[in-house]
Amino acid sequence: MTPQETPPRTPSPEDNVPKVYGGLPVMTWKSYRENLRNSTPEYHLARDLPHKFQDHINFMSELARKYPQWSKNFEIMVAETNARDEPEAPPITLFNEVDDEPAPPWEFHYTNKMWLGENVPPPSYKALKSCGCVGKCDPKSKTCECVKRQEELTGFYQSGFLYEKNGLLKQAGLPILECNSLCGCDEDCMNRVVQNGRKCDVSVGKTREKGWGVFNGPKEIPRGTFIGIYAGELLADAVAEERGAKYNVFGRTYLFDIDFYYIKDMVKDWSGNSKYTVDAYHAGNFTRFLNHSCDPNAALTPVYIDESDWEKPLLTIFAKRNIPPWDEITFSYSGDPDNNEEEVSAQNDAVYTECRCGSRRCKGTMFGGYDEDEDEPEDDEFS
Ligand SMILES: C[S@@+](CC[C@H](N)C(=O)[O-])C[C@H]1O[C@@H](n2cnc3c(N)ncnc32)[C@H](O)[C@@H]1O
Repeated sequence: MTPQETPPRTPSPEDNVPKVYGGLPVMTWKSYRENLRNSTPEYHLARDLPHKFQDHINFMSELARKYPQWSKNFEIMVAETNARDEPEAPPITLFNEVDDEPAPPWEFHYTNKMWLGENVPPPSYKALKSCGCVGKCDPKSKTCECVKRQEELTGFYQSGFLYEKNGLLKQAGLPILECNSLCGCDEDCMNRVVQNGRKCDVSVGKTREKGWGVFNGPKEIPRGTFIGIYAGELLADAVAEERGAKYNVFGRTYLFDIDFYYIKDMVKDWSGNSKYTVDAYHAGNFTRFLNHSCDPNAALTPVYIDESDWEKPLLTIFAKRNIPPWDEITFSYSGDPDNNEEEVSAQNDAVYTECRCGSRRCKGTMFGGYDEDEDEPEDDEFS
C-alpha cells in the first residue's frame, strides 16, 4: 500500500440501520425513491369523474345558460384546475366574437389528468426504468439510464434526449421517455418538460366554421414548444367504439386511438390493434378544443413519464413550426402529414364531416389519407 491510499473501511453494523432523528426514521432522497418503487403512481378512475356542477348548469333554462357571466365562470374553472396542476402556466382566457354563446357547452370536467376506464390497468412503478443522476442529466452521458433508453428507441433519428437544453423538442412524432419520479435528477433536468407544465399563452375562442378552437396569445410560440397534454378518459378500445357510434350522431368527436407506429415493435404478443383510446368528451382540458387542419402548426407526440406500458403514452401537443401571435393552433386528426410513419388517428366517427380548415393543402376531409408527394414539410417545420 502506497502512503496516499486510505485503507478500506471495515463495515460497521450500524451501516444498515436507518438513521433516526427524534424517534423518526430520517428520509433521504435515496430511501424516498426506494420506497416509491413499492407504491403506485397517482391515478384516477373515470367512474369517479365529477359531474354535479355541470348537471346543475344544464338544468337551467336556455336563457340562463346564455348569461354573459358564464364566460368568466369558465375561466375560473380552468384557473382553479391549473393552479393545482401547473401553477406556472399562464391563465387561459375565453372569447367569442362570432355569436352569443358565452362558453363552450358544460358537458365535461376540466382536467389535465388521465381518467382510467373499465379494464384499463393503473400505471405501475415496478417495471419503470430510471436514472440515478445527481443534479441535471447530461445528454452526452454514457451512464445515465434515461439517455440510454431514449437512444435505444430514437437514437437513429436524434442523439441524446429529444429536448434541447431550452426545453424545445428537436423532432415531433418520436416517442419521448422523460425522467420520472424514480429518477435521481433534479426537477429542472432538461428531460422533464411535459411534467413541468405549459409555459406558453393560449386562449379558447369561437371560430366561424368549426365550433370552439384554441388560439395563440400575444407572443410567437417557438417551434418545439410543449403546448398541452390531450387529457381525458383512457378507454379500452371496445368501449371507445361504442361511444364513437354515439358521437357520430351529433358529428363531434373527441376520440383518439393510441396506435403509434412503434408500439407493435415494443409490445410482446401485440394484438395487432390499438388497445386504448383517449376520449376528451366527458373530461379534458383546453386541448379538447384543438381543431383539425390539413396544414397543422402543432403535432401529437407520445410521452412516457411514470408509465412503463408502451400502449399507454400520454398524447401531447407540441408546436410543429413557429406559431405567430393570435393564430389558431391546430393539429392533424389523421396523423402527421409530414411523417408517414405516425399513425395516431381520430376514430373515424365523424369521418363524413367536411373539413373546413381553410388551408391551401386542405384534403376536404378531416380523417383523409395524405398524398406523400404533395406534403413536403415547409423550411421552418420539423422534417
Ligand atoms: C376535438 S373537437 C374540437 C373542438 C370543437 N370545435 C368544439 O367546439 O368542441 C373535434 C370536432 O370539431 C369539429 N372540427 C374540428 N376541426 C374541424 C375542421 N377542420 N373542419 C370542420 N370541423 C372541424 C368537428 O365537429 C370535430 O368532430
